[in-house]
Amino acid sequence: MFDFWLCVAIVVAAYALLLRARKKLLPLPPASRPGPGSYLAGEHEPPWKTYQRWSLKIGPLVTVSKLGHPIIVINSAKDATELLDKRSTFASKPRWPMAELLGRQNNVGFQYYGERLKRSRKVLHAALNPDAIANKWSELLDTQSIKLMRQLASDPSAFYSHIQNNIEELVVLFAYGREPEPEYTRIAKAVMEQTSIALQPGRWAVNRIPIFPLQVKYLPTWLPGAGFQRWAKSARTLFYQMTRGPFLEVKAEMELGTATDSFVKHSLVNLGQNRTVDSEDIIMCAAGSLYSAGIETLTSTILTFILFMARHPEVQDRAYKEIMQVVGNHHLPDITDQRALVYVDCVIREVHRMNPAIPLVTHSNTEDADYSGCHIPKQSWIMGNIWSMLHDETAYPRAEEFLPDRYLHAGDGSAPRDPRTLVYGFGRRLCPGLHFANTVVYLVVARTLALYKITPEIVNGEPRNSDLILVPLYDLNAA
Ligand code: HEM
Repeated sequence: MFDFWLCVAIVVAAYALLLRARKKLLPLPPASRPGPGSYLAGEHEPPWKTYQRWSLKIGPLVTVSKLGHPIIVINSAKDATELLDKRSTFASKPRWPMAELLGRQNNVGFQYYGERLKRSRKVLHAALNPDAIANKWSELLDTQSIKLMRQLASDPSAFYSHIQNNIEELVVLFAYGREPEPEYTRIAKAVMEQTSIALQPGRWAVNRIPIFPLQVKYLPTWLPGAGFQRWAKSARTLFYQMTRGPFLEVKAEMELGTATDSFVKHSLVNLGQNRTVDSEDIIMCAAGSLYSAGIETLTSTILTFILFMARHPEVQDRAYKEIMQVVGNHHLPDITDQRALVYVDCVIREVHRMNPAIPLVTHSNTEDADYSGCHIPKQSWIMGNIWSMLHDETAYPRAEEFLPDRYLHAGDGSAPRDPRTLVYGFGRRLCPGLHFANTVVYLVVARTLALYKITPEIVNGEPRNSDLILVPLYDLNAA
């Protein structure tokens, strides 16, 4: 009798396994450069463009690698909404063991979905929600953008480094209430560089072999072959120096009563009586995440704006005229003018669309899923191709062209989707800094348009598109 039930159990289990194995996976790309199980994007164009090309042939969801955990790229906004916005099981991040060795899973952007992530995001939301931006940080954002206008006036040809430094200063001021010292900047930049080295595909065996890290990451660093561990150990030390140092300084200043307003101060005050080592650690790591999350994204968005204004003088001129009409030239556009500056808003939307600061975002699913008749195994890498969604010809006709006018009919419902509902990511991982970022981008864009003419440099009577200049319309340093 026992043998009979055992046989039944084996047959049922085998059938279930067979069914599972036969479940359809999402389509693979058309043959391009197939490696063993993975399909590499071309070298001559960015991967997001390659993935879009493939998706136009085989459908919006493309599996680009079957090695280890499948890597699936979502190329359409509709599917991103279904999977990444609506399903909480798609809100985790892939495991990247080398990054873990560097301590980076403490960075909010790398955290797996769970209790700690929720607590980190809650702390960030408390300081970055629209009310907090309006009531607590508006003065900081206002002053810092005026400072940028003056910096640009002092040496307009160095606009690139002025923008980068000003945004770095802003994010560090927000995080810790102080300007970054050169040593802090050096460490923070080294940490970012090490993170990108740790994430380089194919560089570290520890990243490639899914079972490897579980044992190997605990090997002593002096063992032969554990060189990556030694490198990781020194990188980890630097990471803690970057996050712990300024956090402890703010705490000490709070005890002395000398701390200026900052994300860390605000969050520690909010803890009130509930201060624990764990809750302080969450604040410390959330503050440490702001540098990598906020600076490059904001800088690249503002630089994209500069580039497109130089290429489209007619758009620049129209936006300038709108500012003169709505605000005039007696004061700078400020946050209260934002609603009335409709065309400036269209320019900002189109800047985000043309060159989203993060063209590809990566999530991971914590459970097996079925979608569109296909099977998505758990712990797949799910990449949202934001660039492709924003270059979808059906949603944005003539998608390759910079056309701010496309948003002008926003009122009658026929305007295309606001790109700002895509560039900040999806669902439970949506960028917590989006209101902060939207305010900064608006202030910098509107004020630059009011004060400067952005043009390509003219060499021998010909515009040189590789060199842009900002020509001040007023003598700002005399003001
Ligand atoms: C134009 C500027 C910015 C853009 C386009 C942008 C975009 C994004 C995107 C696409 C993600 C990933 C979302 C996902 O995985 O679905 C993200 C995450 C994040 N961003 Fe931003 N961001 C910007 C500025 C900022 C700023 C200024 C801050 C902080 C002050 C910030 C803080 C964060 C943090 C902490 C995360 C990680 C969230 C998580 O993984 O749960 N971002 N951002």
